[in-house]
Amino acid sequence: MSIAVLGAGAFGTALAISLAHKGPVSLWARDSGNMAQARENTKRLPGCPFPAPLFVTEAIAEAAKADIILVAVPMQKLRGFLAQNAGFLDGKAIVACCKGIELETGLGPIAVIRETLAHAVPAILTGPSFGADIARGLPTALTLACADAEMGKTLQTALTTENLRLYRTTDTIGAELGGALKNVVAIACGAVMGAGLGESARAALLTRGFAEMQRLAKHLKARPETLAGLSGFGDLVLTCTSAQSRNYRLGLAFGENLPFDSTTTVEGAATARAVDALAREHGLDLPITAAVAGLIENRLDVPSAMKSLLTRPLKEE
Ligand SMILES: NC(=O)C1=CN([C@@H]2O[C@H](COP(=O)(O)OP(=O)(O)OC[C@H]3O[C@@H](n4cnc5c(N)ncnc54)[C@H](OP(=O)(O)O)[C@@H]3O)[C@@H](O)[C@H]2O)C=CC1
Ligand SMILES: O=C(CO)COP(=O)(O)O
Repeated sequence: MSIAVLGAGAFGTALAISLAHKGPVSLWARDSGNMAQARENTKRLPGCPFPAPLFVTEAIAEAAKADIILVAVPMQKLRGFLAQNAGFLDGKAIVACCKGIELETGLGPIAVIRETLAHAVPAILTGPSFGADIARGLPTALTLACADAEMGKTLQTALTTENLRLYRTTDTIGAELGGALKNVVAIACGAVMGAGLGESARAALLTRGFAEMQRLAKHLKARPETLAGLSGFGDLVLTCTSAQSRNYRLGLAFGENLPFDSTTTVEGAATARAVDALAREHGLDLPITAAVAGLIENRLDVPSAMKSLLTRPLKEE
């Protein structure tokens, strides 16, 4: 089956590189710069050469002829991108590669695909993996979630590569919640580390953050085992412990009181605000998410956010 990746950021480029080691792949960019000549994405993923079967294009009509379409644009851009290109994309298998919750609607990627492309088969690819690791051929394992079980199997086979091992599930809600929420917890973990509060505090936040993820997921009818898998716990551990993560680095900057480049893709920032609103709407207690939303909206600084967490009433674990 032919494959195209739409969106040539770090993740889209890395996926295209890995997939191109087993067959032809189109990589669409709205501005491909010198990628086709340099055979490298010098802006987003420097030092990772393109295999010969990777074809760079700015013609979305061409790329969208593929059977399987991976969409790797940031979450808050997904709806606009799909709506603008619905004529090319509707009816296809659309695999969202983004992690987040839409700020305006509180929806995840699967619902956004359903709302914009009525006849598409939506899926999501998510889990612990830095683009640079995938592109360098290092071993990674991700979750492929698709409510259509047969299509899920087809996608799992088509998108597994030598260094990208895919597990599949039909629980799309669990998969997208895990990927979205781990970024919020990673901001919190970065903040405590940046503020010098120590690794014990980070372990506590990671664990209580996981409890929040499970609480929201249960409320939204996700399966617990999905949250415990690669797309939830797996990605939480990676993102909360590595300075390769942009979400974690934003947290570090909060903790150190340093500026952060606002053009960097940090999905947890909008997602914290979206999930905080969702929690209030559903009457759920998600204190770490609320604290991160407070940091993002400049209502709290790290010491006051920590105080808000540590002075909560004592309760059973
Ligand atoms: N980087 C990583 O290691 C991983 C990232 N992800 C997820 O992948 C998603 C994308 O992240 P990532 O690739 O890292 O982000 P980057 O910041 O590296 O790149 C974002 C890409 O999206 C493109 N883009 C932005 N807005 C639009 C739009 N409206 N229409 C078309 N293209 C657009 C940008 O184009 P332009 O260059 O022209 O601005 C750029 O190529 C995120 O949800 C992230 O959480 C998941 C796993 C790993
Ligand atoms: O999702 C990722 C790792 O699985 C990438 O994390 P960041 O978006 O925080 O860089």
